[in-house]
Amino acid sequence: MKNSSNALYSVAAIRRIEQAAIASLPSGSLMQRAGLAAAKLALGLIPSHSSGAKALVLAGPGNNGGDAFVLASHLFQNGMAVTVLFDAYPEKLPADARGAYAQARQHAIQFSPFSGLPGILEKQWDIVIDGLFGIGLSKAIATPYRELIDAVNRMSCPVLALDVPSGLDADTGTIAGKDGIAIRAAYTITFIGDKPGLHTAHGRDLAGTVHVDDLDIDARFFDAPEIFKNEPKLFSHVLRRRPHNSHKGSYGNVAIIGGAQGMHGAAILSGRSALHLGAGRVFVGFLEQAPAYDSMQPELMCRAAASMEPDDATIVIGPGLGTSPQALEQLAKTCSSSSPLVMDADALNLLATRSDLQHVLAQRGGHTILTPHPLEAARLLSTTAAGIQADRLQAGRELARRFNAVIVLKGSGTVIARPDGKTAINVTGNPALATAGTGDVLAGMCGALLAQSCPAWEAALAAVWIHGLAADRLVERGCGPIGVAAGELIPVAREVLNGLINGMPNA
Ligand SMILES: NC(=O)C1=CN([C@@H]2O[C@H](COP(=O)(O)OP(=O)(O)OC[C@H]3O[C@@H](n4cnc5c(N)ncnc54)[C@H](OP(=O)(O)O)[C@@H]3O)[C@@H](O)[C@H]2O)[C@@H](O)CC1
Ligand SMILES: Nc1ncnc2c1ncn2[C@@H]1O[C@H](COP(=O)(O)OP(=O)(O)O)[C@@H](O)[C@H]1O
Ligand SMILES: [K+]
Repeated sequence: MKNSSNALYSVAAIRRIEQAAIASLPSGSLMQRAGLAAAKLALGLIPSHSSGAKALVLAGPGNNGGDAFVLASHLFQNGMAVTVLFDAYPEKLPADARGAYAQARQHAIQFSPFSGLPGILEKQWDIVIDGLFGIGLSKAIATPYRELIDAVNRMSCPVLALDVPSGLDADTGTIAGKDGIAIRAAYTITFIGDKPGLHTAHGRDLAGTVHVDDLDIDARFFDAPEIFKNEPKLFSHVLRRRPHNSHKGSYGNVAIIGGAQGMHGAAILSGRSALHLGAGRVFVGFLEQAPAYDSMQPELMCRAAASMEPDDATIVIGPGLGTSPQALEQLAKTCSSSSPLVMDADALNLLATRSDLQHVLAQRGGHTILTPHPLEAARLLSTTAAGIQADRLQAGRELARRFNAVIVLKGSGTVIARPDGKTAINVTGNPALATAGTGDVLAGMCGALLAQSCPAWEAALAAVWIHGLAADRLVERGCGPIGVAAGELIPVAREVLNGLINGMPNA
């Protein structure tokens, strides 16, 4: 890849790159390259292709269909038995796709309209190629494509999607239109550049393993990207090996503020997480009935929240905070402090009800990270969780601008956004994290990294990446995805962070 390998491009950006590149190339070149790259990948996915493996190729009415025709010719030439399901008028295909169709027609490839589907479904296929719709998808997929996709999603053989699983919005990761449907692929080969919708919302479930092929387009045609896949190269420059000549004061204080009656555990989880991610000292301030100490983690200093002076600590406010008047008082005190700040859970719910505090927050100095899940984000933006999920990137960016803070919009494909529009999508993590308390652990991790002098953007990127990888490691070890308890993430996250730092070249 000539372009930055973790860059993500909107459909509009891909169209600009495509148009600029097409103007400098013989017609049809990009489609030929796309079809060839996809065919090579498909052949590699089927070890038995030389002995007459069977491919079912779905071709749509646009250029995504064109890619499919090119691929079908290559698969045929490599000895595969190829059937193309195509149910549009060839003469209405765009020019390049029409050329690719004519090329495929010259081979002994079987073409079938959708009426042939029942017989086709009875056969065993080694691979299905989805070339129905790519970035030209303009509305919800309806009959007859809907029934075709529904049938393919029930098949057991692997599906390779060309560019984007048909029906998936490449910008947002949503299924296009009301009552739409989308292909569930095991693999996606995406062209020119990677796309955000493949990695967030429904994207991770529908795209499978994503391969990117830049179609050999010259680097000068690529815009400077604004959206990135979260990877250590975005944050590792702020991680430091510990010098011998250091002490606990070198690694900062974290003050967790939360733990209302019945919700002490949330604050404790955040505190333990901050401790194990390297904070020098961790205080846990409880709104009500502070315990004398945490018997499983006596290193935590438990206090009444009202007695804490947050000015010399990084503050994590929200885990188990509740929405009482005392909670609001703590929130107001925190918003007007200049300490590095992480705001989570009920702190965000309270913030949503108070425009005066929102204003103070947006004006405050220091580093601020807000970690809403979609419902908390919806309250902050006066919309619904579904409204947030309809465009997670846009919601993250809007929150970042409005609150002048780094936003961690949680969920599958967590979106990390900052006020200048730079945005990242996280691809570590898995549904093992869908359990109570994992957000508290993440907030504590953000706090620990801020306390160790990471700027807010890098602290958020690192915390989200490490948190997700800890969940992935637990799954690899057979401890999940079912039944992971949030606290189990903490020692594994510590291992991931130490692994990153120990793997860094000596400065
Ligand atoms: N241009 C190039 O050089 C390159 C392009 N490349 C490839 O082309 C893809 C983009 O091609 P594209 O722009 O033709 O759009 P595509 O995704 O095929 O769909 C458009 C067609 O579908 C139709 N349609 C849409 N939604 C529908 C629905 N819900 N239900 C039913 N119909 C629907 C739509 O109809 P319309 O909306 O116009 O009525 C139109 O006929 C891109 O993803 C990549 O794979 C690569 O080869 C690289 C070089
Ligand atoms: N299916 C999933 N895939 C990846 N990450 C997930 C998934 N479900 C939840 N998470 C992550 O788990 C955490 C849950 O946070 P949150 O909803 O605040 O939980 P809690 O308030 O119980 O601590 C977030 O970091 C979120 O991104
Ligand atoms: K497709």
